[in-house]
Amino acid sequence: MPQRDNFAWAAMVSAHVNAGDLSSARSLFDGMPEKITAACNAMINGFSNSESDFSAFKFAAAMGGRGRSRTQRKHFAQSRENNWKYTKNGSDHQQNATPDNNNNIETSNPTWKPFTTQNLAFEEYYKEQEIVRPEEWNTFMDCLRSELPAAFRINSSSQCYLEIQAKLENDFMKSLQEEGTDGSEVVAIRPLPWYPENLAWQSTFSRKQLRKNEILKRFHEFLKLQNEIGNITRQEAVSMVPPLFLDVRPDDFILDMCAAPGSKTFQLLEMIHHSAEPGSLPGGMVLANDVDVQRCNLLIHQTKRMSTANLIVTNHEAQHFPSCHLDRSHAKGSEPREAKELDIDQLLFDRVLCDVPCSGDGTLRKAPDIWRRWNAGMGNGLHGLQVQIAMRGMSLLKVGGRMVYSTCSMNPIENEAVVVEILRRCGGSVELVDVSSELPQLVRRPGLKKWKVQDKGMWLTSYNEVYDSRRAAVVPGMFPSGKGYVDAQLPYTGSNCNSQNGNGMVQDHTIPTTILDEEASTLPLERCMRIVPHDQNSGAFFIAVFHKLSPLPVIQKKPCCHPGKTTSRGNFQAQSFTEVKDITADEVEQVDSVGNQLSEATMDDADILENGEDEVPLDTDTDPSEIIEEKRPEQIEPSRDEGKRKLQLQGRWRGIDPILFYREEEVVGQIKAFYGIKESFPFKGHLIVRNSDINHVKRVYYVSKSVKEVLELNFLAGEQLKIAAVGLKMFERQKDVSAQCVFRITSEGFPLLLPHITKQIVYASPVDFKHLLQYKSIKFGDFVDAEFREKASKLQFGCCAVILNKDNKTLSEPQVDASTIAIGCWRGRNSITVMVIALDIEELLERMLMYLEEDSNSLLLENKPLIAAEADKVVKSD
Ligand SMILES: C[S@@+](CC[C@H](N)C(=O)[O-])C[C@H]1O[C@@H](n2cnc3c(N)ncnc32)[C@H](O)[C@@H]1O
Repeated sequence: MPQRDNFAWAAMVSAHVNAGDLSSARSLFDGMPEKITAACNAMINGFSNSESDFSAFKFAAAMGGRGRSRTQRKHFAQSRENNWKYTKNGSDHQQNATPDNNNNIETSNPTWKPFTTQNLAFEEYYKEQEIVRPEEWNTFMDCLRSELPAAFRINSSSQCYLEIQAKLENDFMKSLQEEGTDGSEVVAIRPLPWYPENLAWQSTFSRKQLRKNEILKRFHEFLKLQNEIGNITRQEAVSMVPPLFLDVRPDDFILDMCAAPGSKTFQLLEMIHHSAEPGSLPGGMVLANDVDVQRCNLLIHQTKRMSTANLIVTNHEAQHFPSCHLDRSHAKGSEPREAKELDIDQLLFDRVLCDVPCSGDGTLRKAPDIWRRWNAGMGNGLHGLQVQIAMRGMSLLKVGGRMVYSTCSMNPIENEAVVVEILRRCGGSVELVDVSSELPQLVRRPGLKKWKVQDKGMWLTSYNEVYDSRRAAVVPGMFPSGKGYVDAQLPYTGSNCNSQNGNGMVQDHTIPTTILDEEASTLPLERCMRIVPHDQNSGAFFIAVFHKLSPLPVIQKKPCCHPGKTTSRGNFQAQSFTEVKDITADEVEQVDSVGNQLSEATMDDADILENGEDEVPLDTDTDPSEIIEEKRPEQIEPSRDEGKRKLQLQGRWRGIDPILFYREEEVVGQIKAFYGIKESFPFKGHLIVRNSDINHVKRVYYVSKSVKEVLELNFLAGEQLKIAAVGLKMFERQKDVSAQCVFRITSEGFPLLLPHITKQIVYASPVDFKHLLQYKSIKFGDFVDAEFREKASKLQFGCCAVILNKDNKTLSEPQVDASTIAIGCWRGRNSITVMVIALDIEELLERMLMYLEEDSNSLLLENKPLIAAEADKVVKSD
């Protein structure tokens, strides 16, 4: 073979690529120096941008490099700019751009180039995988190239969700039809038929159209306001699917392993809170975890809108999520009282959501930059990590519990292959659930039984075909049988061997067989769900539902070879499953060491994306800069107003605020007495602070019984969890020295606490209530209603609740029920001042007007109390 330099290779590959002949381009890989194959591959995959890629490639090839530097890759992975979107940095030419018939964006700016919606490697890959039937290929591709309609969900635990639903049905459905679509037959907005109780909606307009179109302005403003308040969440329709298959009950302990930016966490919280009575909390909790600190901050910001005491946010690698286990056997009766009183001794979950990082090609409609970046190496590079995360999730799931595995990728290597590997590793202790009768209106397709692996441009149908040199990157688990060369030779025995799991599902993972040249899985992968865009005008998603039947099998180490390690030939050594015991984190690590290697090996080939970044609210109206700060990696959410201070320690975790139960009898007693908190309200022992200097506590957080239990377990287990956020901010210290109690109730705290307080409450007539909202601060003498004036002036200095006395009834006793509308105020020397942010005032005024127009049988009676109070800006005594 002639010796060629890097440039010569590049030129040849480029010539084929430019001619659109990818297979000839690929044929050149044979004999090409290893160090430039990745760059050539990148050129093939980035064909549609070949001009610019080629020059980059030439440079890289000349340098012996790999096309893009690590820094560039990181930059790409992080920015994930959605290019349909208007960018906020002022340099965006798309502001004036409009999609043409093909949804390509035209612009008045001649220098701006629309993003390509072509990638031949993508097309070749998915045609070969037979992701859709040949006759639907064009429809599939056309749909992928069109913009995604906007979708949103009503927060079913919000006080006014029925009102919002009514407004959508009775107002916007009709008005948008007339205004937005010129009265044509197209339905402008409609509830998603598969989402329960008409809580999720989709519009025919994309998010960009909603932003740009004047006629749609009122609707857009409505969405923005409700989104900010937390009454709705804008979320891609298909991304709402995985939590629905978790079958969540209010008492469930739920782990959301890869949770940021938190759309599904929010949904899970809605589910557990849905039927909670006003002032009460569900028995369950959500533990939302993400490895990325900045994304954890987004998650915290997102879930703040929920005001929940049932959430813990942690920051761990999901595949190494801590065990949080109390070893009672060592205590021998001498364990502390707290440990004896604890109901749980291991942190296990009833439900696990495993929405793993993925290549994200199911979000192409929303993030068209993926067209340019997509390559087959992305999926291959993530397979190992996805298996590890799912296996850890499975070991943290209670027997009898349900786990949902999901990705927003269409790639079988990230989907069916991961499912097969989970089933294989778990033996008969886990089954794939047949959910065909759940959400019948959701159009989905069964999982694939057959697929291939593409590596370095070569199609492989079985592990037999993998070159030795590629066996660190391409593992047996990527193929439908999940078997490697070694599996076929090892006569395994063990309790789970050749077992039937009672579900008609033959667990044949350990039977020695010859690997067929073309493999097909014998597992019931048709139970997996693949949602494709053109079936219901959505994004794409993959979902698999697992049920844990028994503890996971323990991995038996083979005397001669290490389980989960590559042999000298690079072959994967499979494990046998014998004893019945749950796998520990360490064991998972062992099993997955190959996975680790392969991630590293192939990640170099691709710009790995974190799926779901589309869900980062980059184009919401919240300024992300408000919430994201560049911090040391281990530092999360330090209190910003404390200036320079010592590095905080949370147990073993550096740079994270500690978590302490607040048991200062005197202060807690004072708060309780000031607000007349009823004995029936679980108060003592539920308060925590995040400052080790107990004398300078600024904020006091409230945690539910479920969260309290987990925190106690975590303390006793040596603070295994790295907790970024926990608890509902219930009290905040005020600087007003004249106040009888220095702790005011926060806006988040009011809805929970109001039904349980007996003091510092006054009822205002509709007119005085409206004046308060309009003028923010009113002197006692200026109140219209004399009785209100008198009662308000008799309140103690400090925080109080003003409740709307809708019917102007005489009320001797405070009455709080589902229809209560209240605001947090400050009783100063001469006046009452509202502690509500402008946004909440706007919404409240709107609601009040609507409310007062309606008769007393209005929808509101079915709702929960509305409390809008905000004292982020300290209201000083007037
Ligand atoms: C698909 S996104 C999750 C979307 C999220 N479930 C939602 O609905 O908003 C994947 C997330 O996984 C996180 N991630 C990546 N690797 C991880 C790991 N090893 N452990 C935990 N989280 C990880 C990323 O930071 C990213 O936020």
